Amino acid sequence: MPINKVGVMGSGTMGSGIVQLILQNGFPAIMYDINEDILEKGKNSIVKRLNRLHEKGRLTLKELNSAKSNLTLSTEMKDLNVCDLIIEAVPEKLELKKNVLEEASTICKDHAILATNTSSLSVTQISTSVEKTEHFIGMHFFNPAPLMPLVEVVKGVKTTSSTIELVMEFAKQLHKTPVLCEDTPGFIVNRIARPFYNEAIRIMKDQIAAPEQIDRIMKEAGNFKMGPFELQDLIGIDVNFSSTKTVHEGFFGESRFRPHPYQERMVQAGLLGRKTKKGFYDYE
Ligand SMILES: NC(=O)c1ccc[n+]([C@@H]2O[C@H](COP(=O)([O-])OP(=O)(O)OC[C@H]3O[C@@H](n4cnc5c(N)ncnc54)[C@H](O)[C@@H]3O)[C@@H](O)[C@H]2O)c1
Repeated sequence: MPINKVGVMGSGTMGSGIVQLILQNGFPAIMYDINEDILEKGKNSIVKRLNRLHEKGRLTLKELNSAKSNLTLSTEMKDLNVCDLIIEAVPEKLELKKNVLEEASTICKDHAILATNTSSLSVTQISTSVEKTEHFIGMHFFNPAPLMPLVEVVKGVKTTSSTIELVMEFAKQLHKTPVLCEDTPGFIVNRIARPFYNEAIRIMKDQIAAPEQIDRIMKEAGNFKMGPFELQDLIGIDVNFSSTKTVHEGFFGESRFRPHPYQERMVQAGLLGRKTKKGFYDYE
């Protein structure tokens, strides 16, 4: 059965971005979170961004109004029982994800697909909490979800081909480029990104070059949009360190994914990047 109505659990950075994407492509969405204030905040950011798209001429007034009226907010999980697809975008904590998905799997339609937006946890491990593991999949959107074209569609060990086909097709209807991945640590992008960040820190600590130099070389000579230090400051040193640890553990401690101890020191010192105004760079 094709996907029409979508539920999104979590209305933070990713949840609200994914909901916006669904709405602006003409599908109805139910956004679920733990309380109304949080949901209202998520809704306001969505409406603001949709209005901006209309001002820029990228959504007609009719499309704008229809997108707004297609949004339903809920703090009751049972309201997601009308959805064909439920995407989980709660914080990156295994037990939390398993708990919300376990509950969702008890209320959802028989044919419903459950998806996780996890960045680095095992899709197969998360899926053990749901009743129908064959209908479970990873849909890894990138931030900001409405703008970034890539979606990694992650096949758990028991995910069926019909589930994969439906999700790949739906991602295309959202005008994304879905890429099918095996359920390996970091999938594709986050795995490639580990040595990008790790080696940059090692080069800095080996006193070969300073962050400013490395970022400049990668941008000017390598044509990267941002250098590894600017990017880590943007992502958050703590968030990036946690992803590195998860990928390193996922590969049973393979040394090529080992974090640098300095990352941990930065976290301990509260040097978390842009959000604390200090990371590899200072921000005012
Ligand atoms: N932020 C990114 O750049 C990014 C990119 C790709 C994937 N991800 C992944 O997306 C997921 C969400 O990340 P985020 O950055 O949007 O987090 P966030 O902290 O911005 O949002 C999480 C939301 O989940 C809600 N929540 C917490 N417990 C809940 C529960 N029991 N039921 C329902 N909602 C609950 C919170 O209230 C919050 O609104 C994580 O798994 C993260 O790894 C994040």
